[in-house]
Amino acid sequence: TRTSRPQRILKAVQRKATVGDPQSVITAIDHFCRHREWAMNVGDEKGSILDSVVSEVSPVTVLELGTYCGYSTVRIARLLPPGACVITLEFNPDYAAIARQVIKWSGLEDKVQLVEGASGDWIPWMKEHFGVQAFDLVFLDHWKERYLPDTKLLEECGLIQKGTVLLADNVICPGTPDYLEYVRNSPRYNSHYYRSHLEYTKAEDGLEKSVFLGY
Ligand SMILES: O=C(NCCCCCn1ccc2cnccc21)c1cc(-c2ccc(F)cc2)cc(O)c1O
Ligand SMILES: [Mg+2]
Repeated sequence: TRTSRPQRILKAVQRKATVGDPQSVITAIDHFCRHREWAMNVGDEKGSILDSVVSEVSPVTVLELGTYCGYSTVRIARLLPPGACVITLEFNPDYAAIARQVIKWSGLEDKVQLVEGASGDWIPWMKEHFGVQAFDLVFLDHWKERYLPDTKLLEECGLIQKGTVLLADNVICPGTPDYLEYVRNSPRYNSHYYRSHLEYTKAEDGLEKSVFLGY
């Protein structure tokens, strides 16, 4: 049977990128998705905003919800100092299998822990399983209707503390209206919208950065 789109993305990385060179992996995926087949990576334009937020926060522990092929995982991990790591959660086992290989090709596997499963099931176990106290940065890029319930769950589990930064992809397209309303109206968050475009297109999309102010 035909290969999957993630398999074709991995092939493009293996053909065009240099092992151990994260930037070449990012460039290879962006080139493939811009000139061959669109795919739902955060992309180069929003990816630059992601880079600036990661650099500004310089997080020790990052949670990424939604790995897909590992494109944003590589973008984040390449900017982390020694000892810092990103825990990335992927629901789809086929996507996870591809992402592991993309992350390995980039040479960043020591900074990444990829887990498979649903956010609602995993979040209550994160403290116990990973020995994490609280996340410095959370990148939301999974099912759009899970952004709000999972943010509330992260709060309830004490995984969000004063200063934790939430960065949400796709707040315009496909859109996360209930999440936006919550973080923009809650007295416990300071929110900012970074206007951009849906990856590899001219359609509007953007990232919402929300800093938790504490209880
Ligand atoms: O749907 C998107 N992403 C989510 C994919 C599924 C995540 C599943 N998943 C992963 C971890 C996890 C944990 N728990 C539960 C579920 C979990 C997405 C879509 C578009 C898009 C598509 C078509 C279009 F016309 C315009 C835009 C663009 C994006 O950038 C996106 O990110
Ligand atoms: Mg996205």
